Amino acid sequence: MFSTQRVIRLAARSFSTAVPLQSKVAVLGAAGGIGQPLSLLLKANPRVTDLGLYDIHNTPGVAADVGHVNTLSNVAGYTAKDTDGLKKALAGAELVVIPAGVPRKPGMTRDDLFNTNASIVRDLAQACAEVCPKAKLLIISNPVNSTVPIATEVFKKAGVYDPKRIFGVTTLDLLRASRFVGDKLGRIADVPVVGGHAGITIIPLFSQVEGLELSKEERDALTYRVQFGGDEVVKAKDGAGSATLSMAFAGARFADSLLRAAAGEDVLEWAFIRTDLYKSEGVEFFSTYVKLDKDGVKEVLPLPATISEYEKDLVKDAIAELKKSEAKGTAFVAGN
Ligand SMILES: NC(=O)c1ccc[n+]([C@@H]2O[C@H](COP(=O)([O-])OP(=O)(O)OC[C@H]3O[C@@H](n4cnc5c(N)ncnc54)[C@H](O)[C@@H]3O)[C@@H](O)[C@H]2O)c1
Ligand SMILES: O=C(O)C[C@H](O)C(=O)O
Repeated sequence: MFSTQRVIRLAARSFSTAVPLQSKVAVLGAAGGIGQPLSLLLKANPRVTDLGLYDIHNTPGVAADVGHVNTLSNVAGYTAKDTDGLKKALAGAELVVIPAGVPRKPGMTRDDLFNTNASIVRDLAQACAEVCPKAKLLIISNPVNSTVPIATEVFKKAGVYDPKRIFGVTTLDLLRASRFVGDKLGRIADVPVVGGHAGITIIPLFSQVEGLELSKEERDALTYRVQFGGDEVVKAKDGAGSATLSMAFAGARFADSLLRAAAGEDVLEWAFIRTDLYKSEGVEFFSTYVKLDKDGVKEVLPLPATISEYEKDLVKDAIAELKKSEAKGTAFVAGN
């Protein structure tokens, strides 16, 4: 039998254990399929000292429930009915994680969510720009390839934009790539995944995994599975939504990476950020290797020179699609 303390220690073991800073994390969409398990994982992270949970409904229940987990952080839950509920959840936040919005049903693309989620992300980003402009924004709401440009435009309009602090969370693609080759490798290895977060814009770089040898058929099948891993879950859930538990795990990992970087550790992650890497080809947002520090992105690294010809072709195809999604997000905020 595990004692409660041991269970908490085990839950926290996948995170780092030092507790050097006051770190408030706000979760917007905290009562949802991702928001609830993500809030639980953040509560188990000893680096988090305060959790501000916000949703349009049900957040007090989530906060009361998660708040009984015996780590030392404080938890407060607010809804749209509370006076200044959103502002209270955001006040003093170092990180704001945004999984608010509708998920896909079978047969839909992530872009089909644009009409609903674009305005949700715009309005929440506006509140962040007003209340906690220095916070790092972790955007989970789909379509990420458009919602990150949307948040960026909102911050620019508010005069508080810093590209180092706005991230599209693509960590779930990294988990999938790592897990899917795990059986072949007999171990869990990191697999870089670059590009964006929708179908062919998701590019796993299997060429970068030491000791991994794939036939052409295996490579094609694995690449497809990572690119369309989200559809696998949507289909299996059969109308009840998309990935929530694995996404919560992914979001908690990315949040922990930023908190560790804020505490002075050197951290390398992969995230969808603004970069000049493909600007000459008309794309300003791309998921690539990022070194993190206390301010967010310390350095954006290009793709390794050793990626395969196959992967280079995937990048070309992704750029054409990323360009459209980016333009759609930017035009939405501009009102075009
Ligand atoms: N980036 C990724 O890898 C990734 C992975 C999985 C899901 N997603 C996306 O995350 C989003 C959420 O998915 P889910 O399964 O948690 O959906 P969900 O419907 O279970 O939860 C979404 C929550 O957002 C809340 N919400 C809606 N409008 C809001 C607003 N204006 N302010 C605050 N909260 C609001 C809802 O009340 C709900 O509780 C979807 O857009 C989905 O496509 C992204
Ligand atoms: O597939 C989805 O719609 C949700 C998410 O983007 C995922 O990759 O699981």
